[in-house]
Amino acid sequence: MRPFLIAPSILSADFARLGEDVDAVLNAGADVVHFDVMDNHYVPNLTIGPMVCKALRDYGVTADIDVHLMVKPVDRMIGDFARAGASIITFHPEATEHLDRSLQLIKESGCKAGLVFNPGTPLHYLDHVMDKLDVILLMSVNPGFGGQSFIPSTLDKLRQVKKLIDASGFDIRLQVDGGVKVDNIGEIAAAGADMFVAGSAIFNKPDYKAVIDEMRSELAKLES
Ligand SMILES: O=C(CO)[C@H](O)[C@H](O)COP(=O)(O)O
Repeated sequence: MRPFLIAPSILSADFARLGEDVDAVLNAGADVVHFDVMDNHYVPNLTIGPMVCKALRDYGVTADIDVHLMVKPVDRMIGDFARAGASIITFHPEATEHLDRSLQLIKESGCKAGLVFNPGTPLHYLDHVMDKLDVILLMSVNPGFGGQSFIPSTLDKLRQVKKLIDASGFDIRLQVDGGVKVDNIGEIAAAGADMFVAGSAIFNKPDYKAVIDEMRSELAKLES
């Protein structure tokens, strides 16, 4: 079993003091910074771009930055984010005209690549590209906003994708995003996820370490 990774979504961080808040959550034990990019076109919200990613690197953040592109079109953002210090870039397959080309662009930029599936997006987009994936992200809410409730049918979809990953033999992380909390992270992991994006569950609490520790103890129950 690969180590579980906790990736706080900075969508719920304090943007007025982002560098400090990202440092705080990493010092509290988070593994990866999840960076939500929304364009008010593919999703009905507008957030942050490559300049903010670069600002975090310049501030001194060395942890992996996992850029989740909720934008359409996709390709012209890839190089910008790679140069800004992204470690992983994921995008939604229906937001690009040329799925394989977008994945290749990410790989050529030196970043890890992933595909993101909304709750209603079919899994057939995985056909023919599994060998190019480092991450598959299943959205457990409809994208655009933090603080929504986990959609239970994601558990079945996670089990399906986990089987596909195992059958493929490729080293692909299975990430989940939306409504992940201390009280459901165990069943989400049992369904196959190994990388957990959580925004409001962490940043809306005063003690980030306490929440991350509680998440890790729920996950440890599966490891024992
Ligand atoms: O991509 C996202 C929304 O599109 C967010 O990462 C996600 O919703 C996390 O927020 P929360 O943990 O509060 O549900």
